[in-house]
Amino acid sequence: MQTIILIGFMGTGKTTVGRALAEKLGLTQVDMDASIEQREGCTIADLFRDKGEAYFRDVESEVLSELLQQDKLVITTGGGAVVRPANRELMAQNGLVIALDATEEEIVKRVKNDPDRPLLAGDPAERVRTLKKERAGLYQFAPIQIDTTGKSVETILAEISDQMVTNRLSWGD
Ligand SMILES: Nc1ncnc2c1ncn2[C@@H]1O[C@H](COP(=O)(O)OP(=O)(O)O)[C@@H](O)[C@H]1O
Ligand SMILES: O=C(O)C1=C[C@@H](OP(=O)(O)O)[C@@H](O)[C@H](O)C1
Ligand SMILES: [Mg+2]
Repeated sequence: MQTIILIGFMGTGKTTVGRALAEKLGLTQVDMDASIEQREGCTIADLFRDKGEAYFRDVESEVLSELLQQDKLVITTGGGAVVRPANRELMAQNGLVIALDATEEEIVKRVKNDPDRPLLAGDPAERVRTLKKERAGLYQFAPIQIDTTGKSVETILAEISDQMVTNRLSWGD
C-alpha cells in the first residue's frame, strides 16, 4: 500500500478525513502538525509566535521529507505545506495525493472559534478570503479533488473511492 497524502486549505477537513481514511484502509495516520508539535515540544501557535513562520516552514519541510520515506501511512499535511514547490514535487513523486476543498463560508464556520491556527488570527473571514486567493492553484496537482462542503465524512470517503475508480488509480499493493 502506498502512502496517501491529504492536502487542502485550513479547515477543509484533512486531519478529520485522514483519520477516518486510515481506519478504513488499515493504515497509520500521521498528522504533520501533531508531529511538528511533538518534535518542537510546543503548540503550532507557540512556534509561530516564538520562532516565526519561516522556521515553522523549515521544520514542516523536514518532517514531510522524513515521513515520505515510509510506506503505508496516511499523512495529513498542514494547509501551507504545498507553498514550497519542492514539497509539492516530493508529494507528487512519493504518494497518492488527495486534495480537499470547501467554500470560504464553510471554512470560516468550521474554524472561526479555533485558536490553534495563527494565520487566521484577527478577522478569520478576511484571512480565509485573502489566503485562499493567494494559494489558489497550489492544490490542483492532486489527481483526486473533493469538495467537502456540506458533506459527512462517510460521503467524502465514498467520493474518494469513486474518484479512484473513475481516474483508474490504485491504493497500491
Ligand atoms: N466534513 C465536515 N463537515 C463538517 N465539519 C467538519 C468536516 N470535516 C472537518 N470538520 C470540522 O472542521 C474543523 C476543521 O477540521 P480539520 O480536520 O482540523 O481540518 P484541517 O486539518 O484541514 O485544517 C474541525 O472542527 C472538524 O471537526
Ligand atoms: O495553512 C497553513 O499555512 C497552516 C495550516 C495549519 O494546518 P491545518 O491546515 O491542518 O489547519 C498549520 O499547519 C499552520 O497553522 C499553518
Ligand atoms: Mg489539520
